Amino acid sequence: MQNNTTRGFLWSDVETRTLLNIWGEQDIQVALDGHFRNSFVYRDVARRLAATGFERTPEQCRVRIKSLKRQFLLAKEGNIRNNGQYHKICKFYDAMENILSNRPAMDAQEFMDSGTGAEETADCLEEEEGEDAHDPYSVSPVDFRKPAETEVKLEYSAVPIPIPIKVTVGKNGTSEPPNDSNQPTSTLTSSRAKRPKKQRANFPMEKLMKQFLEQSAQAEEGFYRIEEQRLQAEDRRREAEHTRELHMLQMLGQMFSSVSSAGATAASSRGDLPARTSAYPSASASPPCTRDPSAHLRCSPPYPMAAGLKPQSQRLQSDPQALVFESYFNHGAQSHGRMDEETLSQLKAIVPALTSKKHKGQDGRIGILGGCQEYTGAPYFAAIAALKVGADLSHVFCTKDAATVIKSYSPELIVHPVLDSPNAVEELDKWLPRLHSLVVGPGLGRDEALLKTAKEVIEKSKARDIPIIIDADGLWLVAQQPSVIQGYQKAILTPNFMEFTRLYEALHQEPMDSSDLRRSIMQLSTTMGNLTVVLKGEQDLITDGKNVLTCDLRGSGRRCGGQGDLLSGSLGVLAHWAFTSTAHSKSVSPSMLAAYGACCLTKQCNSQAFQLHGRSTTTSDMIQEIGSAFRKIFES
Ligand SMILES: NC(=O)C1=CN([C@@H]2O[C@H](COP(=O)(O)OP(=O)(O)OC[C@H]3O[C@@H](n4cnc5c(N)ncnc54)[C@H](OP(=O)(O)O)[C@@H]3O)[C@@H](O)[C@H]2O)[C@@H](O)CC1
Ligand SMILES: Nc1ncnc2c1ncn2[C@@H]1O[C@H](COP(=O)(O)OP(=O)(O)OP(=O)(O)O)[C@@H](O)[C@H]1O
Repeated sequence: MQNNTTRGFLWSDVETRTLLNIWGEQDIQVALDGHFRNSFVYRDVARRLAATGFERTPEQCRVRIKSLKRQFLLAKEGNIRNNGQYHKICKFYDAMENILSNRPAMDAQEFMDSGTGAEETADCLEEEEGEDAHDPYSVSPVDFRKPAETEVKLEYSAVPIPIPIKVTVGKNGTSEPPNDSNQPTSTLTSSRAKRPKKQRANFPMEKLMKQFLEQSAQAEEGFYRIEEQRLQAEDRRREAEHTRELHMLQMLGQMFSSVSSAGATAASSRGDLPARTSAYPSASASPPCTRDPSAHLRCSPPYPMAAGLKPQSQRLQSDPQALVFESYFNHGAQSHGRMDEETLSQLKAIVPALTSKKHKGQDGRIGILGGCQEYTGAPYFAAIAALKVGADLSHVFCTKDAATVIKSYSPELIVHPVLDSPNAVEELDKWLPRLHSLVVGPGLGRDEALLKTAKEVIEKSKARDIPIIIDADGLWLVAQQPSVIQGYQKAILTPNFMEFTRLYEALHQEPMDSSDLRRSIMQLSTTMGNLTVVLKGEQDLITDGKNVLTCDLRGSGRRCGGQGDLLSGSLGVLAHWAFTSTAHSKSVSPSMLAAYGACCLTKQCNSQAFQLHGRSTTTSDMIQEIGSAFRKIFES
């Protein structure tokens, strides 16, 4: 920072003595004494000085006097302390003392503290004490003859601000001392001003930054070294822990094997168990895995049945899904005794074997007649259920609108957008020879034209002796025109309660007695020419007008739409199997047998899906369960 204070002209000793003489004059001292504003006095001083040949401004005179006074007072103070040695530093000591001692009041301390005398103006320039002590404005006597002709303008050099950075410099980590030890004392003042410049030259910002970055890099390197060591230690700790756990497990394994071998020895010595008997074809065969309600795979222990010969109901006991089925066995046995057992074994008999001797389509080509703009789900559920139960091919005959939608649900289905075409019956008739059974009604709707097409297709199917399952809107059609299916022995009707009531009342022209559904359903079947009728409900009732089968397998309280479609689609396959099978005893009609199987399967799917999904169970969830439910009922 620069100080622009102008120090004024240099004064020769002669000029100074002339000034002091003028300043010491009595009128000047009297004028100065007691006046705060004294500029007019120094104007007079300058004028008198000019009269002697020295041109000075009043301000120059004032500053010079002030400087002389300060020198004098310092010298005087030093003189007192040091036995008169310091008066030598003030050339004009005696003259000053002479003048000032005559002044009435001059408090030196006051002068020094304030930096101003009573004579000073408020706007006077500030002076530097140290420099006044040396009176740098005095010139040697050689020059006195030449009054200052050259104006010397002195400026302070900028005072450097030391940078307070604590940086360890040097090998020993000590700060380098400033390189000024050889400076002579006489040049101390000027060297003080220069020293910071030297320091700045020695520690330029770039150098400091470089040192700082180097130290940062070193610190970072140190951190990563320590971190690496920490991670290595962590790895070693984990490894040791793992080894310890393995060791524990080995010990536990040894303990268990010794305990179980001791138990087996004791049992075989008592004759409880046939040694190493397995429920599975070979002892090495894997135990079956079943899904528990929480959807976790649960594998049976390697030897679940000690003898391997326990009854099926006991085998199923450990499986929560099987509990449902077991309840059926117990309950069914009480209500129907031998009939249900026989029905079950006959059902198993109609399931075709999975052999490599058959070609695609032999196990079932099922047709679903239904699916319109409003209802695309129903034909899909029926068709996919047929496939999942075991049909090889599943065809959907639907309206054009519904076709793309149904196709998008599943690539497994063959979808024919023919139902609303002008030559729908012809189109369908082409396919009938290839179909093993036909399900009429899921998602058909009640459009007159569609119902007319459905009626004609039923007629053609009858002519071809194809099993026909009539459900949903197909039952609406039957309620309107019972003759369409009346007496056809390969027809099975699957009404829900509403559809059943509608049918009954249409056929009997009287209200249906819901207090005796068994009787009502038999009546309806008889009226229809002993068709098989399935009344779906909490208990499914199945009759051919002579016998009634009850499927009271517990399902669930979940009544989502589409379950009846699953049933009718399954029934399409089972009917085909039942009518074509020669393996069963024929004590139960193929229609009854198939209907009974479809009812059991649907309820079992419902139960299993519900155990997994609870209230959120949908028909799609039930469809996922078809495979395992089928195994439980037909293949266990
Ligand atoms: N996702 C899809 O695409 C699906 C499409 N579907 C297709 O929809 C079409 C129409 O079939 P649908 O069964 O709704 O007609 P319909 O027989 O007139 O019944 C209507 C009314 O009857 C009553 N009701 C029903 N059951 C009852 C009972 N057990 N006990 C007592 N009442 C009962 C009940 O009346 P509410 O209680 O509402 O007054 C019900 O609203 C058909 O083509 C079908 O395949 C469905 O398959 C579902 C999935
Ligand atoms: N109250 C009930 N308790 C237990 N199961 C029932 C009950 N009512 C119907 N079911 C079962 O639901 C399945 C479908 O019967 P539902 O009466 O819902 O047929 P649907 O109305 O024709 O179905 P969809 O929604 O496909 O048209 C059957 O397996 C039946 O046993």
